[in-house]
Amino acid sequence: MATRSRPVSKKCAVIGGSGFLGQHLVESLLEKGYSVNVFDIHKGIQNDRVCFFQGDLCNVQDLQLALEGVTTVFHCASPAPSSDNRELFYKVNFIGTKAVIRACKQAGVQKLILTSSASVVFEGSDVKNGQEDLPYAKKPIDYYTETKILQEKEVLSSNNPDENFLTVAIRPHGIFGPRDPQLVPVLVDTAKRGKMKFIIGDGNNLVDFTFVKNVVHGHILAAERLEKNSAICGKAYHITNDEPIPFWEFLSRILVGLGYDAPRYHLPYLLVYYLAVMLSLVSLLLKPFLTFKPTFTPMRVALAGTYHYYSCEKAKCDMGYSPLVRLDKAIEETVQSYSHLRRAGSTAEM
Ligand SMILES: NC(=O)C1=CN([C@@H]2O[C@H](COP(=O)(O)OP(=O)(O)OC[C@H]3O[C@@H](n4cnc5c(N)ncnc54)[C@H](OP(=O)(O)O)[C@@H]3O)[C@@H](O)[C@H]2O)C=CC1
Ligand SMILES: CC(C)CCC[C@@H](C)[C@H]1CC[C@H]2C3=C(CC[C@]12C)[C@@]1(C)CCC(=O)C[C@@H]1CC3
Repeated sequence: MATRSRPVSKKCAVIGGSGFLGQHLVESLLEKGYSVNVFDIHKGIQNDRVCFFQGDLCNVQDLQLALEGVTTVFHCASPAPSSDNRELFYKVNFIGTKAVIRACKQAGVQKLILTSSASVVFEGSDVKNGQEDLPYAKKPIDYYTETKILQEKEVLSSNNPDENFLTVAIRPHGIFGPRDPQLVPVLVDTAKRGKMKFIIGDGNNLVDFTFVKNVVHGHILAAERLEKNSAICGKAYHITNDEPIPFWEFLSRILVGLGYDAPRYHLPYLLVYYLAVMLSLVSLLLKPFLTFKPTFTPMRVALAGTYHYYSCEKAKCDMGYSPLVRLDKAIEETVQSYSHLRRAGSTAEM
């Protein structure tokens, strides 16, 4: 195996390593000299420097091979947040995470770093500079968030220094960057269908969008700082770009950068929200007969029309976190990476 010559303490596994964040994390770990096992349900990563293990994380046996000799596990697998499959979220995010913990303990893994989400405290109303001590959402906005809460609780409560098993949860928000399959592609698709004309609410609501390389940096710092008696054991940390930006300004900068028009006309938030709720009920009722996926789901409307930005002071203080890439540069790099989605006939503009 390609990994034999590297020191054992530098061997880690990335569960979900074929995904957007996972791939960036794997690349960064390799750059830092770690040897990396990737575990995922599909082989989306082409990198001959990693050992790839295909399997379902709900299955402890599938996981065992990938965790052999590994000291640090990053768990960043999840069904796509846009799915409406409640059973799948429950099975993968909750039951599957318990399987991951069991497999880690069986394999003698010492550190487990979970990718959680800042949305675990978001209920659809404003969160301004939210800190980690905010209570978990009592009414999470969707099944995805509901199961991210269950998952985070499970991982944090399994932290047990006496058994030499240390855990930490990273809560990013609105991850974006090259190769993201949802934010930019959904935006461009919506713009192409002529639906990106409206701003929901007054357009002043500040939101965190976090560049993927900063999210990766937060994960690796957490792994390196996770030691017996360190302050971060069993805790959750917001990792953001630390530059909240009006939601619609961020979207507009991406759209304009790719040659599309920025949304201009304002619609009242509550009107759009209740329309989205009705539309999702209609799509649910019609499910046996026809499938249609509304662009404006209640979850997206809530995310687009409220303030939700989070303080990352705790990560700065406990792990020395500071974003590596500022927002302007991150947007520029992202726009450049999506040249294939640029509007036909438009020239590059930032
Ligand atoms: N993107 C964002 O804005 C944010 C994401 N997060 C969290 O970050 C993490 C990574 O997200 P992101 O990279 O965007 O997501 P991706 O969907 O790109 O990556 C997740 C990966 O996990 C895989 N996976 C899903 N189910 C299983 C399973 N049962 N067993 C093994 N692998 C599985 C997926 O495969 P497949 O594609 O085939 O399903 C995919 O390759 C997730 O935990 C997410 O909740 C948190 C905050 C914000
Ligand atoms: C059609 C438009 C109203 C919105 C298009 C953009 C959206 C696709 C994205 C804007 C904010 C994003 C976001 C997430 C997914 C993609 C967006 C809704 C998450 C739900 C991904 C998973 C999380 O943990 C939280 C994210 C919050 C922001």
